Amino acid sequence: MLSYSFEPTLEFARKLDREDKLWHFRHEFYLKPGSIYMDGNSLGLLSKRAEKTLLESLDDWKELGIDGWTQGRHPWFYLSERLGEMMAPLVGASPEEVIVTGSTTVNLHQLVATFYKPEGTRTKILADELTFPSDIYALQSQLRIRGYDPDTHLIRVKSRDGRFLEEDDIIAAMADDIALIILPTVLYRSGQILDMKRLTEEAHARGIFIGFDACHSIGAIPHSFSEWEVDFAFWCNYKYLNGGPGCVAGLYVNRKHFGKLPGLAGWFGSRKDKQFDMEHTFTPAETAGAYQIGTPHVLSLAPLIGSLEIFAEAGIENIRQKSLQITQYLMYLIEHELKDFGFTIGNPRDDACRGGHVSLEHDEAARICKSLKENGVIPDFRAPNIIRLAPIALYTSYEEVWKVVQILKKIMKEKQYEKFTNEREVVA
Ligand SMILES: Cc1ncc(COP(=O)(O)O)c(C=O)c1O
Ligand SMILES: Nc1c(O)cccc1C(=O)C[C@H](N)C(=O)O
Repeated sequence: MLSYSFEPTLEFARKLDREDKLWHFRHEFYLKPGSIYMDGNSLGLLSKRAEKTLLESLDDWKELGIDGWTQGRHPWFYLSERLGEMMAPLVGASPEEVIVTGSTTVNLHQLVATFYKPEGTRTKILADELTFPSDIYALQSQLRIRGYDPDTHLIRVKSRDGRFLEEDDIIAAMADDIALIILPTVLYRSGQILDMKRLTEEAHARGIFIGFDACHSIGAIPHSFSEWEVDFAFWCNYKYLNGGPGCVAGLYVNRKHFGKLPGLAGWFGSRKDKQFDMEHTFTPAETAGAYQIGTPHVLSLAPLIGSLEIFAEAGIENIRQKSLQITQYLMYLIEHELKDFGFTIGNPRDDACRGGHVSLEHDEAARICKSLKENGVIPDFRAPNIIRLAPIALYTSYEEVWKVVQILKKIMKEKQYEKFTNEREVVA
């Protein structure tokens, strides 16, 4: 447990920047002058290294055509595996357990198609009522495909307060009729971290497979998926991992499941040496690579090469440490400067239970976000009342956090938000 001691002055913010071990990484990113980016938990910023590896892949296409698959600087045929290897330390897995493929939602479909094996009275899927909607849509459709009614077969653990989930409630819902559990690692609104180790142990004690949506934890917090024996996980690479909009996603399958036939098979799931035999008998890879489907979007993989180099150099433990400190600093300033303006901090306060963003609640949240944007601060809004603010360890400075709170204070004091409607934008 870290202990923090802050002061509210600009000078103190600058002191924290001088002490920041990750400071030099900030210069690797394209930061817009006059703007403070607090939305890296939704879409991370472009780094120069990510741009470089993307341009190299484009150039390989220009120069090599089809031979880019094997002779490019980052041979495309092995790129999903190579990136899986680079990403494995971020999820606490061995290189063969991770593959970079598909999209978050497609990977969830693949993993449910693979791991959901309804048998006898064990036919239901357990999720929660706070999870990201795409996951719920995917689970509902998977149930329908198997002939089950999602209204009766998708069980959603309730939240007691609309913000958090209680692990005890989730465990209590692990009944004999549950065949599969899908939960978030970090909740997308409140930033709560679920105790993945405990939930995995409890699921396994009842003979249930468990998988996690790690979209809001990958690149922000360390994981130990292999050690905890999590059965599978999936995530996007465009948030904290800065892979770019719609970047190819990730999945992890514990090695004890290697050999399990993919529910959704395709030729990129083949053993590499067999793939071009073009046989109609599928020979799956003996790794997580088996859960690929078709040709990867190479130009959406390429930025990750540069981006993951940065993560390897910075170290996920250092990233987590700064993330905890800078979000704690943000909460401190909010409490110090904004106490008269009706804000509530809606994320857990304990370091062990909170992810990489601060969830600030206010009745006027939608229009406060619009006002922040007008003042050069980029947050995001999640209905009905959340302003998500994510200072990112690799590129946000303490001085920027200080400025954000000063800007917020001015907006509230002058009621600048009143000129906007309190409704979300098309993309909030
Ligand atoms: C927790 C979570 N799950 C799933 C998704 C959906 O991901 P995608 O649109 O990449 O399939 C997102 C983000 O959009 C998310 O935050
Ligand atoms: N995937 C997104 C998109 O295609 C457009 C805008 C935002 C997103 C997001 O990732 C939102 C994000 N998953 C969230 O936590 O709300």
